[in-house]
Amino acid sequence: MINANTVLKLAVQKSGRLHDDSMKLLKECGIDITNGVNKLKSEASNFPLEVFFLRDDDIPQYIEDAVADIGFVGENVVYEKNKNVQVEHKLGFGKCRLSIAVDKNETYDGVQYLQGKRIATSYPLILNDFLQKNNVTAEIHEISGSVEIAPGIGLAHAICDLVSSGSTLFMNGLKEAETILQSQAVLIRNKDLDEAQQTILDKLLFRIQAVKKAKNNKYILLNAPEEKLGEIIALLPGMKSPTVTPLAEKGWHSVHSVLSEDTFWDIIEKLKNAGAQGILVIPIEKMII
Ligand SMILES: Nc1ncnc2c1ncn2[C@@H]1O[C@H](COP(=O)(O)OP(=O)(O)OP(=O)(O)O)[C@@H](O)[C@H]1O
Ligand SMILES: O=P(O)(O)OC[C@H]1O[C@H](OP(=O)(O)OP(=O)(O)O)[C@H](O)[C@@H]1O
Ligand SMILES: [Mg+2]
Repeated sequence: MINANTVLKLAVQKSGRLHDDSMKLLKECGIDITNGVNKLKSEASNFPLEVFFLRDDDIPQYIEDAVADIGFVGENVVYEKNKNVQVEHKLGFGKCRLSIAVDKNETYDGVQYLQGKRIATSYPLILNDFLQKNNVTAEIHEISGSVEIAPGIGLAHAICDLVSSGSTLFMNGLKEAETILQSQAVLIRNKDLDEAQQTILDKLLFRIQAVKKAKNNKYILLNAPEEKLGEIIALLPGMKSPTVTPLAEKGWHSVHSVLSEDTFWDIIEKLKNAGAQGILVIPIEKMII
């Protein structure tokens, strides 16, 4: 039972890389938030959730202090801020990596290259950890943004920053040398939620999981000739087993099943080779197991 007065407070990025995907996820979970321009706080109309719009760097501290109960933020920020919060769930968006990069003309032959060098970064804590683990002593120069220009203006020999497509590195004449963290957006939580807050969080996590699962799966329908039915069914995983119904045309069946994104093309190819026809692929909106 949710205490009628309890509202869970969620912190999301106000604007930037994670904002749109965070709001989209809430929408896919059936939660309506009116996010007015420049509004710093908003309440869901159909779920006990209040949303705070904040700078992403501040989110872990807000959660530790219980100003907000949960937050959507990048793992890179969680580990760098090192606050007393718990990572509850990976959200599957905001995927990037934290990497060390050097001038593209340098010969990088391993971490020892960094010995005695100056490295510019907005991630001094994670970088320091990495250097210590690798017995490298280097000077960490902390800057808050535009890190990629540091080597070009003579501020540092190397940088440690977020990379996704690699185009920012490329445009600045740099190359990736080491990846030190793989990151994506995660749901973090305060460690001491009360029972009513925990109940709301469980409801939200249930919905997030259903949305994520649906994204990773596709519903397929196909026609199978009678003599190939066994072979085709054997190729399909499905949530239980495939649904098989006879078609109006004798000797043919319609087969319905669910395929996961990872094995999708492989299985489709095998189904086609096994004699499946008229294969339709349909996105799934929610998947509850
Ligand atoms: N190129 C990228 N591709 C995918 N995800 C990224 C990329 N760059 C950053 N991210 C993720 O998105 C988060 C937010 O990035 P953004 O650049 O919007 O941060 P910011 O400029 O620090 O924003 P804020 O104004 O909230 O402090 C990062 O902490 C990281 O987890
Ligand atoms: O490998 P890429 O796809 O080029 O992405 C990497 C860039 O993306 C992020 O910055 P963002 O574009 O979010 O701007 P910001 O530095 O102003 O936060 C990050 O800080 C890198 O600079
Ligand atoms: Mg920030």
